Amino acid sequence: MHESCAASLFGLRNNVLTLRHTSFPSLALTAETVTCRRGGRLVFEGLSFSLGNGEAIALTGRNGAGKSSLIAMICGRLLPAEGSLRIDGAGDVPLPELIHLVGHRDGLKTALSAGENLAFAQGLLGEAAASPEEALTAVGLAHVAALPVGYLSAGQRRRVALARLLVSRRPLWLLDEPASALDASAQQMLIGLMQAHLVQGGAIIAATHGPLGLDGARELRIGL
Ligand SMILES: Nc1ncnc2c1ncn2[C@@H]1O[C@H](COP(=O)(O)OP(=O)(O)OP(=O)(O)O)[C@@H](O)[C@H]1O
Repeated sequence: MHESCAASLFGLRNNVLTLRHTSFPSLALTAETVTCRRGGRLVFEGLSFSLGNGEAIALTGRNGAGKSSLIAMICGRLLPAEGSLRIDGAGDVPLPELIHLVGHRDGLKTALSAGENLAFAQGLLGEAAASPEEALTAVGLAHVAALPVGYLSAGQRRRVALARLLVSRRPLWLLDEPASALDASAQQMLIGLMQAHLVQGGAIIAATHGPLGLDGARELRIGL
């Protein structure tokens, strides 16, 4: 764990995730007149925004508007055709260590159990926060912790993917349609996790086709 991060922060009370203590270092993401082209085709242009600690953006736009592409740009997996994206305030912490990405694909190993997937993620990502057991309890999956993920339903797998946000501490959450396959109670759970992250001083960009349900989230609509 780098010095500016507080130590681990989660506890469970009545199976609800609670904060022990917190705070992320100051962080500012700035996009300036970003243009996205894919396969030679213009997807969006002139996009500017900023995001700081405790802030959330709901990224909206029609299918193909470029939401996932923007998330890939923030991750450094795709370069803007024009303009710039930068993160300030993170000192010498490399970009991948600032970001949690929950993409369209759950990225889980189907032969491993939910608990093993989370333990693997925690070992890989570092910055340990909640234990795999705590994280699975927080997303309502303690009862299937030992089952191979391949046996879980789509919504349960999505919950495991979201539980990965809790086992390792990263200030910027990039969530691509995080509520897909979630039932109503899991959507409320997701809102609670996002709110807790913002209270800690984290930041969130979530691509969504529906309401994010987060008080204070700004909408950023992209596309041509
Ligand atoms: N590897 C690629 N090569 C060429 N074009 C691509 C590639 N990946 C995506 N695109 C195109 O880029 C555009 C933006 O795609 P993107 O997935 O970012 O949209 P989106 O807003 O996330 O869409 P959705 O709401 O359907 O998830 C689409 O027209 C898509 O076909």
